[in-house]
Amino acid sequence: MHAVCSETLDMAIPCPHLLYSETPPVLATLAPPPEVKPPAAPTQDDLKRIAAHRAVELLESGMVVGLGTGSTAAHALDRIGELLRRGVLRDIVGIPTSKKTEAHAAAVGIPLSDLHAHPIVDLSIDGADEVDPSLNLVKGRGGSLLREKMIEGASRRFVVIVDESKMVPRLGGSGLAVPVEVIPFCWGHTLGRLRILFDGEPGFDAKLRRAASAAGDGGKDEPFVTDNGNYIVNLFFDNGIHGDLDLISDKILRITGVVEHGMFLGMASSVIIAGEDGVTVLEKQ
Ligand SMILES: O=C[C@H](O)[C@H](O)[C@H](O)COP(=O)(O)O
Repeated sequence: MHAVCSETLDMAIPCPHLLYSETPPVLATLAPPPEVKPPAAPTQDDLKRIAAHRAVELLESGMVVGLGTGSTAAHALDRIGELLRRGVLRDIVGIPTSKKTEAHAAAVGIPLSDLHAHPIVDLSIDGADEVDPSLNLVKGRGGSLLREKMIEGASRRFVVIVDESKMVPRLGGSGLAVPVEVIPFCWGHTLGRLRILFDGEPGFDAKLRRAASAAGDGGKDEPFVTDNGNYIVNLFFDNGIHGDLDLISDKILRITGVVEHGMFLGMASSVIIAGEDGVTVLEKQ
């Protein structure tokens, strides 16, 4: 029998199990340290959400806000809806830039109006397809450029929200489309006039934007139709648009049949860029 280990005895009796053991001590096998995983890199969608939430911080109760279109602006809509539900924001009136945004905003509980009732917008928040170092933008790859330009042009402040992939050294520099909204009537003629305008520009191309057949029958693609019932001609530049952008803008708009183009020149008040290293805010000079 083991002696009682006690410090109340006059003389401490050593615990025999510490002096002798029939079985050799077993060294506990230490578990390998848990693998320390580096934090997962944010996805492009995480970055869009970060930029959108930062922009929504600029909203104040009672404001009229232009609601952009696209996957980045969608995060702003969700956030505004959430803040309205929590009572953090009150009396917001949203002016949607597309039918899709109108439906999304209504679904998350943002009260809506239009430019007719609210000709001055306090703050617009929207994404962009490209941003150049002077904060000029390409927008409209989602087809909403006309309503976006009307509403963002009527805004006291226009805040652009992007992930860092949208930054380009010059507009058109991504090699992706610079959209131009045209009326459907004789659209091929208008497309031809746009081709003539950029004749000689290396790597230039112009194509009608098409959408999958509404019948879903794998048949011939139909022209993409905007919320305004128009078509889109996509312009492509191998090395971006060279020259005076204001002059080029004027020349495009002077073509009869063109309704609007997707270059937003000098319109952005600030651009919030979310990247892997954090958020950068560029303000218009
Ligand atoms: O017509 C679409 C709009 O101009 C969008 O703001 C733009 O295409 C950016 O969209 P996203 O945030 O989905 O990249």
